[in-house]
Amino acid sequence: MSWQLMLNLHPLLFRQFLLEMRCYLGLLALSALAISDGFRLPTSRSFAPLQSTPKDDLSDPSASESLSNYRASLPLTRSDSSIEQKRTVMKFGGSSLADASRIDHVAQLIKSQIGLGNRPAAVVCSAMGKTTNNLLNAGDFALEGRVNVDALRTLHLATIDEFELGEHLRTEINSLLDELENMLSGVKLLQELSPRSLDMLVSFGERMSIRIMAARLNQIGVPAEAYDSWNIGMLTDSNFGDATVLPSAPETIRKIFADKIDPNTVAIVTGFIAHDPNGKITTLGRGGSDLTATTIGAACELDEIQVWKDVDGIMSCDPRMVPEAVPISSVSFEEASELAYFGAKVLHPIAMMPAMRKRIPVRVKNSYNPEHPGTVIKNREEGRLVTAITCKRDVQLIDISSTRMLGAYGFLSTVFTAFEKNKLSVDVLASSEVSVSLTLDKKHSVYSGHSLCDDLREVADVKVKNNKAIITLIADVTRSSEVLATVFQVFMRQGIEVEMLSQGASKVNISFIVKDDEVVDAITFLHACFFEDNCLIEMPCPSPEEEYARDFQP
Ligand SMILES: Nc1ncnc2c1ncn2[C@@H]1O[C@H](COP(=O)(O)OP(=O)(O)O)[C@@H](O)[C@H]1O
Ligand SMILES: N[C@@H](CC(=O)OP(=O)(O)O)C(=O)O
Repeated sequence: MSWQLMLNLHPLLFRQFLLEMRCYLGLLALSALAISDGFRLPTSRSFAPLQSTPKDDLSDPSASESLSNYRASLPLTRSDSSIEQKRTVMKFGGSSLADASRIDHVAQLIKSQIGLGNRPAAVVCSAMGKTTNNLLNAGDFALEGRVNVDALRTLHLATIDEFELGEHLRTEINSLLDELENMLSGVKLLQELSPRSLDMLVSFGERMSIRIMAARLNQIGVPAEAYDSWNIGMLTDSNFGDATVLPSAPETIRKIFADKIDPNTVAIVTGFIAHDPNGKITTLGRGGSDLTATTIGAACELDEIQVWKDVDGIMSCDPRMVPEAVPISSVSFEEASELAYFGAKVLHPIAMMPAMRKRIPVRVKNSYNPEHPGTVIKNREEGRLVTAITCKRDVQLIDISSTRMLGAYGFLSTVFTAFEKNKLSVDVLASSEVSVSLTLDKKHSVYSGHSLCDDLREVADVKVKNNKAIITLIADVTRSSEVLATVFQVFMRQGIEVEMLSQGASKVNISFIVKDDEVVDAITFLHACFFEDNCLIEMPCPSPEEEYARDFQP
């Protein structure tokens, strides 16, 4: 067994390194930007609500309130009502907006939540269902010479028709789809799809979903207005595919919500997409709608940021991998970020940052089961040995050993420089004086066209091992001996070999590298020990705090 333990080794260097590496996603290596110049980009950044179904369209017989009655009935301050009023931002992801019936379900949910005192200043929507993936596929097909947006047209127009949302909206969505089709024809012709063009391509999903959601809300009596996020101040840098929100954006957002948005209407805002300072469309990285929501929630200092999913909150493990996974009642901001970095698809990795800075709780709730309290993400609470288990599959393990006997400082700095040059993101890292082992995920694999191996050849032997997986325990690492004892006993019993081990600088994660084909077994056995009282080996007795934490789980 060859594994190396990194406990607080070079913490500053390691942290800095991770931060810098994580900043880069790099959707494509192509840098040509010419293509999107040929297309119409919405450049106006003036404040402009996009669409609000006219009052004439309040045709739904099920609507229980007229618009004006609704407005009059809204309690504007806490003292107006005996119901406690909570000002929130709600985010609904693709999994909650898959089709017409899901859009309707979410609209009705928003309406009933308002009745319960949970009043969204903004609702952030992702694209419907798998629309973002379908748009990316449409881009690939266009490069192969095929332009087809039929499935996307059917999904969006069928939703409009299902609720008879009106000709005005139909025309608006049709013209977005026509614009999309023209763009794809351009891709086909020019055989070019740069990161900037990709951002414009995927933006159509969110731009359509918000208009449909706003129309349905208006139709059932909830006044709503649709906004492309740049119209409420979401500005980023020009790092297409993985843009960073500009430091000035929160203040702009705050002012727009304070001065220009009627507090009695719900702003329906596109998640995931933004504008750069030149008015070009950018994206915040996959799953970036969570970040849109936390940015708005923090900017407006709302009471709670709610991320609505199709599961009862953050679970102890991916429920698709371990059906026995249970929801966790609360996690810290740090734990939630680490979970996201290490593969839990449930939240965007940096979405926690704005909320953490302003100490605004983020709640993950289930749109299919709104009564369930979900998971609240807030400041750290002590008491649990392991909070959750997650994994990243299909990663490469790279062993880099010095051939020149450079001093540790010189060797590590050469290695880190090579990573910086190639803009490579590292997930897990362990080092000794003359060797470094680390993992790269698939999109940064050594076969993806960068020159890492060549750059290091002079000073090191580089061995690449494929088909590995990272298992990460979000745990109380002040009790790492207890965690490690259980993990190694389980793995020994099952014959699972740990190829590398690393304890993160954030003090909440312990990661193990194992063979990819052993990962499901490994996680299932660990979950049985830490969450199900069904361990293969004898576990130490839980502390009173652990028993409390376990009993407290819904
Ligand atoms: N630890 C976890 N906790 C909760 N859900 C998880 C976890 N790991 C993976 N998932 C999966 O993430 C899915 C929700 O994420 P996603 O589909 O991206 O939602 P959305 O489209 O609403 O943003 C869940 O359906 C669940 O299967
Ligand atoms: N639609 C974008 C943004 C997003 O956040 O989506 P979701 O909320 O469905 O994960 C994506 O698929 O990446």
